[in-house]
Amino acid sequence: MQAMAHVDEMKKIGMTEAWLRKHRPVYNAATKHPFIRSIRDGTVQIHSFKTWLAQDYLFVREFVPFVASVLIKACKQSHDNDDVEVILGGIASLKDEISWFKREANKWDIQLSEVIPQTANKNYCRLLESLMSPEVDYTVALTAFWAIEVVYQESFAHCIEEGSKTPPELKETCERWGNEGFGQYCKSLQKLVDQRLQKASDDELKKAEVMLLSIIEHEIEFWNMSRGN
Ligand SMILES: Cc1ncc(CN)c(N)n1
Repeated sequence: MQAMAHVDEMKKIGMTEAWLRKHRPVYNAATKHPFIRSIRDGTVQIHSFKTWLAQDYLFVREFVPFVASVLIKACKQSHDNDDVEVILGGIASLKDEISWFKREANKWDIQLSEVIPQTANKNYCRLLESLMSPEVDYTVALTAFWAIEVVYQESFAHCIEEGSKTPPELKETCERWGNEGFGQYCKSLQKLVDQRLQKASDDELKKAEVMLLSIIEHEIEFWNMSRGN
């Protein structure tokens, strides 16, 4: 009876939401990481913020080919046009994101050409690279893509919620990922993932859940790097 209730609940809320509930402690460790909390309560060290900014620029450059590889998988494996359009929208906004990083780096006197990727960043980019392989299933790659975006969305939305004391000079950064539009985009991605997961085999489901956890761990390591942990 209890198992039935569990299956019914999964159908109602979708697999991704069920996973987020199941893995809430580790998910919160990413979205409410001490680095994020320090932005939100206004105690962030500016050198930590600058480290994050510089490293994230390098990450986003590697993220572009990864998202392109998800798009290729969608074109080949999805019979649903929604998938291609949502992913294409993500790629289009990355162009603006890269220009924003360059402007922001300028503002903080960061020479982007001199930034060296740190270990956590290299490890994360290595994971992205491995996900680009045609051997990796579309459902697993799409789950990773959604997870990467939603951790940023929730983290930065937390910094602009009522009562936050985010320093004014960091508000624009938080709004970039914490805004309503980015939230809607993450919801669209989540819907695509749930649709794929509904038709997935047990093996694919397991791989996608493991991938979600792996992304969350890499995001935690990425924030740790910004704090110099
Ligand atoms: C590490 C990381 N994760 C996610 C995002 C959001 N695209 C990002 N820019 N950087």
